[in-house]
Amino acid sequence: MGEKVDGLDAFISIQNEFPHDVERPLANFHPNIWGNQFLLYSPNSDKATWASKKQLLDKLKEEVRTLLHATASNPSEQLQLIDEIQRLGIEYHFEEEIDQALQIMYEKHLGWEENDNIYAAALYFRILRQEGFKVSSEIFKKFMNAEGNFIESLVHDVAGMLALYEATHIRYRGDHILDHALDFTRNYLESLQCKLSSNPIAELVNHSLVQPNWRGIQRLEARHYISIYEKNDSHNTTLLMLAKLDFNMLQSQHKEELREICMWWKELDFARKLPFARDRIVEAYFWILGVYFEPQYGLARNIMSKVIAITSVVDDIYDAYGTYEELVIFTEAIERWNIGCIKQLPNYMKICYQTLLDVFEEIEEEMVNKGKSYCTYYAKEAMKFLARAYFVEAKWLHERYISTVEEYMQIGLATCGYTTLTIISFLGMEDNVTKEDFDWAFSGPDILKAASIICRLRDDIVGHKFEQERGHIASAVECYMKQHGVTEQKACEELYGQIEDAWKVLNKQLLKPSGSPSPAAKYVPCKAVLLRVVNLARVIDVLYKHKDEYTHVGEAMRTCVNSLLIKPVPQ
Ligand SMILES: CC(C)=CCC/C(C)=C/COP(=O)(O)OP(=O)(O)O
Repeated sequence: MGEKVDGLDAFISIQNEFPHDVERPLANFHPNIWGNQFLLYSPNSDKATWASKKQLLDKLKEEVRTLLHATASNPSEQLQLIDEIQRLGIEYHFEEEIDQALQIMYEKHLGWEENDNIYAAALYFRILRQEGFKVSSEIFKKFMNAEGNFIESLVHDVAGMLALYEATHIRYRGDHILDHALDFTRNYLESLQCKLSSNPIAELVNHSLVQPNWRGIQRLEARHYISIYEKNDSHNTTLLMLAKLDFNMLQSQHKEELREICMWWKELDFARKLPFARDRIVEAYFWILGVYFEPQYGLARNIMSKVIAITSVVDDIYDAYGTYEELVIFTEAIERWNIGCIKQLPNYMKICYQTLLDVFEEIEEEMVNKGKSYCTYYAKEAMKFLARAYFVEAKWLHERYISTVEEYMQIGLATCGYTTLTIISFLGMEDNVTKEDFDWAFSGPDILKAASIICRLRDDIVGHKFEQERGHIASAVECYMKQHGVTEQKACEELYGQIEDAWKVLNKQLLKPSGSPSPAAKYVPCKAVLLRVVNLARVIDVLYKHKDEYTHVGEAMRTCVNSLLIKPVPQ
């Protein structure tokens, strides 16, 4: 009860401190839809049950490892197995074995040439290219006729068409064969949709047309594939058992982590103290699960969820509550990063500022314990970088300034938050992240620019109408319409084209460097670092597909959270 009054008092005093007639761009975000359910989670297996599950898991892993070795003499069979392992979400247990197998296939061109079929070629291309091997789209030329069109008879192989469609999503700029293949396969698969009976391939086609695997959140993709795979009569029982057991064990870990984060959030009591802000802790954790799901990233998820949650409030202060004059001092306080600055802030900003500093202090303690105290400097700089950009937007709104698309994108790529989140995502990682990785992220590398373009443009396309209703700067959509004198539909089409282009750039950046590096060569981070950027882009592809599911939580987000954080996979 006492707490409640404190919260209300805080809010009432804000009202007193600032006159009611101050115009604030309130957004009326809906409240948290989850209630206390995640706080109430209690693990349903004791230590002994957990240990026996772990024992079974290890045994199944060994069996799959044996299978991987046993298929080495038949590369197309091995590739098929690798595909299943990846799609079932258990690849992270066999990284070394898979890397080795793919290296051999790549060097010896094994795995598709011996089979003159589109399925084998597409599978080879997709799996090797997504791992960064240099595979040319020219390999598909043998499936094209003299006019440069794909041979019509390919359509008789639905699995092959689907494999080719999936492969096209890893295209680079200039991969015209794949641009063509995408149109060819998509048109055909769309025309098939209503004709296919409800068998596993039909479900795969329907799912893939909405959510191509490469752009999906990997946990969601695994969960979906497990349900399809078990309906396939020729499934491998060991693989299926391992996938289900592993998924559910990981899910228990995620639920425990989420419970802890929800407790932290509840204690902050922002829903009452800062009611103008989005109350989205479950959605924040879900976002982060898209960035890393593996067991070793528990600390990273904890740090990132807290940072996203507080960033979301900071964003709402800039976008949906703060007056321009208040934002001037708030930005200054973040720039100085000193608790002494709190005195100048209005009460509602004090609450947010104090928490921001507390979260980073906690992060600092963790980093000191791990002997990586230098990381905190980068994390704070990343937050300052974001606040500065938020402030530029606030200034533009204050001055009623409508920027050009180019000016807007310069700021918009910072305010989408992906540079900041990428940098902070390195903090709790167990991998060998170094100072070079932080400097690399701050230098604006192409892959991060591409992920930020995807984030900013998708956010603007699905969210600009809502934002314009309540007073917001012109988004990319409005800027483009004004600058080019086109309709909203035309502007969105153009921006969707830019998103596709950004995916091509992002894909290319995953190419492994070849040969020995020259002294002038650009720094290339390890796969674990690059994957964080790819995964951030994937989260946007899923959560901002038709609307902004973070801000306006709807059926899509409910289904996602249900699949990953509520319902276990039926055994
Ligand atoms: C990626 C990050 C930082 C996530 C934290 C939550 C957040 C700010 C989401 C975007 O909100 P929005 O759609 O209101 O963003 P904007 O104000 O930039 O349009």
